Amino acid sequence: MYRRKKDHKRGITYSLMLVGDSGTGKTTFANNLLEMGIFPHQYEIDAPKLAENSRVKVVKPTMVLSYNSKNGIPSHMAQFDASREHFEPGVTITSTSMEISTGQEPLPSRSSVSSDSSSTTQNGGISTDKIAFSLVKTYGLGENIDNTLCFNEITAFLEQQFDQVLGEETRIKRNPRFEDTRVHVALYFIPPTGHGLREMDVEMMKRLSRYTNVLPIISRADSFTKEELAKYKKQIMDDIERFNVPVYKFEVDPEEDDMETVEENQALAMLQPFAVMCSDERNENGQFVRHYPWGEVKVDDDSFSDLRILKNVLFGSHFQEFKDTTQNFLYENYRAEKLSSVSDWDVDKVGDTAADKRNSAAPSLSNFASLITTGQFKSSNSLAMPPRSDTPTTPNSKDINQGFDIESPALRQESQSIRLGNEEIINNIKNSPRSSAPGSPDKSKLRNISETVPYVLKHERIIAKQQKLEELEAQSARELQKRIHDLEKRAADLKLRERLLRQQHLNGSNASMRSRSSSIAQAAPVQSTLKKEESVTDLASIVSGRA
Ligand SMILES: Nc1nc2c(ncn2[C@@H]2O[C@H](COP(=O)(O)OP(=O)(O)OP(=O)(O)O)[C@@H](O)[C@H]2O)c(=O)[nH]1
Repeated sequence: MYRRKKDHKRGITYSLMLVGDSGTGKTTFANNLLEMGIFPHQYEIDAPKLAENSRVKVVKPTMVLSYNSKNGIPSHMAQFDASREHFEPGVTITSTSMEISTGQEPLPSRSSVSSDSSSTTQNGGISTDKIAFSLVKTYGLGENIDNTLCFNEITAFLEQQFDQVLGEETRIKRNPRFEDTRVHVALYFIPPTGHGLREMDVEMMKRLSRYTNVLPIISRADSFTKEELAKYKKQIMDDIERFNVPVYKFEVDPEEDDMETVEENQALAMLQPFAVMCSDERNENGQFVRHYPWGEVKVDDDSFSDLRILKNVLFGSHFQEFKDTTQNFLYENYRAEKLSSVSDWDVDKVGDTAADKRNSAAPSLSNFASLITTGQFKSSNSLAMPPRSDTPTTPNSKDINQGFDIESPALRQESQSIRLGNEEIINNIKNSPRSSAPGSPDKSKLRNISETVPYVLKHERIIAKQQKLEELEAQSARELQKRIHDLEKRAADLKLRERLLRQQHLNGSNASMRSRSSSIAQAAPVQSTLKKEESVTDLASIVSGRA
């Protein structure tokens, strides 16, 4: 009850990420989505702000969560500076936390059973929902010559959010204030080139898809005619198929889904990728519009833009679906992979000495490995524990059947192997000769797991950070070296020029001396022909001039 109350107080957590090239309209989209001026435009920081939205309350203002740049300044904060123009801007990831009250329009959740549904209350017949919404935005993607830096930074950020949940899940004592910051949906903004996907788009979407539901979005849809847009959409979907980009697809299961859902998903699948048109301008009715020399277009008009439909998908029809896919599919996959990689790495390293270290109570990588080996794990899935449960227990087939759809024989087999694996490890732990008192060894081993996994994750994170720092350091050292080399070259050039000038000057003065002496020598007989009176007059004039 206490937890449900807390959940309600905090609201349903939901996180959306906007990824795409600079200038593809992410800021304008965010402002239209929330119907307020949530972000200023990068090059128009001083532009007048849009009106506030009474339903949206900013809880935490925009913060830089992560960045990687060669000039040491997050691209989000860097003003245009011509002297630094040659530096690659890298990438910046920011997050803005807000609370959205959906008021009289309760979120239609497709999933009937949801732990988050506690956030919906009946308030005098009116249902109110509170969404703890995080809007994550990337800056600088596509502005670099080499965008690998950006890909790595963005995926590392997403991975870190998964790691935090994994670390928290394996703890015996949970942090009641823990915030789940996993990104549920990433909107990838494709520039309106009309030429299908670029290599960068394919690569970025593929990487994002490992951690979140990716929806490709065609930005600035007003750049196309109706036919051009239809063609471009088809091109993009063809490319997605051809390059196997695992974006979110509105698939239907005729046996499971009701008619309404099937029709809805089919219509949405036909519409994909959504093409949006956005604007910061409003008309006298408060609607967002784009003004053209030939007229005005409402951005919510379905005949020109999929913005309204996309809003409904994000905050309505597929809201719970995105959260469920993130938790049950993407995160579960990641968890199994991560835990098995931790065990593999350690088993290889520890080898035969693992047995000696099993008795140690101190949390360490070896403890974790020994626990794995005690259970003689074959499948990495055997480690899967029921999510969000304080005391892990052996799941019986009934529990598993409740959590998964095991209609397909492959899934049934998989769940069977998970169950057997779990039972095996628990039995091994129970029957272990080291068990002095019944019950206690399980606890200590579970504690070992719970303490070791966060430790391993933290350890890996530190190593990754260290690597990143070393890379940055090496990069700046290389740049410094290059600048020193350039400066030395310039100094040498200047010295050479100076020497040349001096030489020239010296040659010039020698030549003039020579010419002067020769001219003096030539002039001497002439002078000697001067009359005595004239020279006297000259001398007299000089003397009078001085006086
Ligand atoms: N024609 C047209 N222009 C748009 C649309 N949406 C945004 N723009 C314009 O495109 C420009 C860039 O939009 P932003 O929203 O700042 O783009 P961004 O992706 O946030 O850019 P960064 O902040 O640099 O990452 C602005 O001048 C917008 O007015 C659209 O749907 N159609």
